[in-house]
Amino acid sequence: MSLTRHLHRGRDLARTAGDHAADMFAPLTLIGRGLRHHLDWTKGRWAATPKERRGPTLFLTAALALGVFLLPHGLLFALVALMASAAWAGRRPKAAPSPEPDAADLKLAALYAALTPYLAGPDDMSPLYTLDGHYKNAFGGWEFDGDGRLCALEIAYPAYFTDTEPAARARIEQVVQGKAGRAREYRFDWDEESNRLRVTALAPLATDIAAQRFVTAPGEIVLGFTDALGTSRTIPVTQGGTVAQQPPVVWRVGPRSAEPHLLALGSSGSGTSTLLRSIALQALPHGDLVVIDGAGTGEHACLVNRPGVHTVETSLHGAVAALEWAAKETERRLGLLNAARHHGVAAPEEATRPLWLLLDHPTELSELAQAEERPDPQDLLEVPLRHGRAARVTVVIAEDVEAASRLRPTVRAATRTKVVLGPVTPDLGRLALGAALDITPAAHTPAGRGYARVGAAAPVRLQVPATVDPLDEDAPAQLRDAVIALLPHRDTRTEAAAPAAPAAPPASPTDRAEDLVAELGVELGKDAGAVRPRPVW
Ligand SMILES: Nc1ncnc2c1ncn2[C@@H]1O[C@H](COP(=O)(O)OP(=O)(O)OP(=O)(O)O)[C@@H](O)[C@H]1O
Repeated sequence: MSLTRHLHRGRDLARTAGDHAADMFAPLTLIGRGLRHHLDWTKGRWAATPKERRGPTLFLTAALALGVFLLPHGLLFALVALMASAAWAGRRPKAAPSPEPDAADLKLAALYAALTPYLAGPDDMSPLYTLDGHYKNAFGGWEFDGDGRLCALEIAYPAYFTDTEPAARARIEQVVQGKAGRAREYRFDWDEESNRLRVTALAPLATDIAAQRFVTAPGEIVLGFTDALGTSRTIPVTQGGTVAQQPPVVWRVGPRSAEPHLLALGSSGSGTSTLLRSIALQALPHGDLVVIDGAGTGEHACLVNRPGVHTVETSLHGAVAALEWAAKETERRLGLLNAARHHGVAAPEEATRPLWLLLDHPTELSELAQAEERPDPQDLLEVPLRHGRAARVTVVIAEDVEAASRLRPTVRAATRTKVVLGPVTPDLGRLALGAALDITPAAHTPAGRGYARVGAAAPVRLQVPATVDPLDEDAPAQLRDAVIALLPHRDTRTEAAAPAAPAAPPASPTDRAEDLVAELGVELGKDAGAVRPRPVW
């Protein structure tokens, strides 16, 4: 057996013997501690007793001790009582429960530790971030909400940190979001001059605003709603049965708009078709619509044969014919407007009535056109995109992010109002909006949630109003009803509500949807592809 093993064994034996001895002598230790306590108490009493009373006290104690001594087994009983009281007094007081660690303290310490590898410099003489450092060295101020979640934080960082590089910033933003909770969105305000980063957790946007008539000026389209930081304006909206003031994201169209066309990108199911429908419903009271549904899912079938809707096309043949007409119509309008200007008279109404070209998934048709060697619908958009502003023709395109690369450069360049819906990464944000987002999106986003950028303005958060397909049986009845109420007439429900009509029992939402279906002559459900358009040419 080696010396080391002997030593180990000896140490173990000594430890075991020590433990046993401690167990064995524990009662004696307890009583000893109690006796010491009694002795201290007696000394204290003796010191506190006035001198003139010490003699009688001593005499009384001695008489008591003699009495006990004379009692049969008195000494034994006295000894047992002394031991028992010493054992009681010698108990150790229960250790006070250690205070609960402060949750805010723990969270900030964890965030500091997570940031340290990214913000510590090996050659820094007075580092803000070190492995054994304290978060108070680097964090200037913080705020937690009632649920103990971080809602504001100011972070100092060393001057050598590359805060101008998007990738370096993104790393820090990811770390902060990871530690503060991915369920919320955060705004990151980088103050490059003072090397400080201010982080603010953003409250979720309202998702219960349904389609309705918004209080806007002509030519203004409400893309959705944002937070108070996104705009200084609010409009009244009906929300959850009451009227509330909400900050809208407004897009201005028309001859004075610098951003007359819009491109909305989104992952599948993120709500781009819903945005298109919402724009259609707002545009219809003042203008005419041409709708191209490239995916052919019939999501815009509710617009078929509506007054003001020239056509809803789902086929390549129909889309090409509609867009050829739209290009010619743009040129015709330009001719009329030029002639009116030349003669110094007001332009005729047929040249100034807004015309909207709404295209959902046009790249699907582009692929088809390529395969069939037919004109690409995107090429036919060139004239409306270039001259639409003067001719009052507005182009709105909704496309899947996956197909964004298949959009023509003209389309991308001319659509200066940008929307991106669904989960947004920093790269996608830059691609879709043409600018870096200073917000990190939440891990899960509700349908219709994203960001909008009108022209060169900073991107803002966006929640599109719930404008469901009224033919979608899975959609909540009241949301379908809200859309049906906004569709221009030839709606049986509207006729029934007219004063001359006989009193009819109130229709259930399903009846209303069925009325709508009967009127349109299409099948209920998302796959109502057999849309019969009403072409204008
Ligand atoms: N703002 C919104 N509020 C409530 N529900 C919404 C909203 N936007 C979309 N939805 C719902 O989400 C689902 C998908 O929406 P939509 O069809 O508009 O997505 P999409 O982006 O067009 O998807 P796809 O590209 O697959 O057609 C639908 O059921 C729709 O009713």
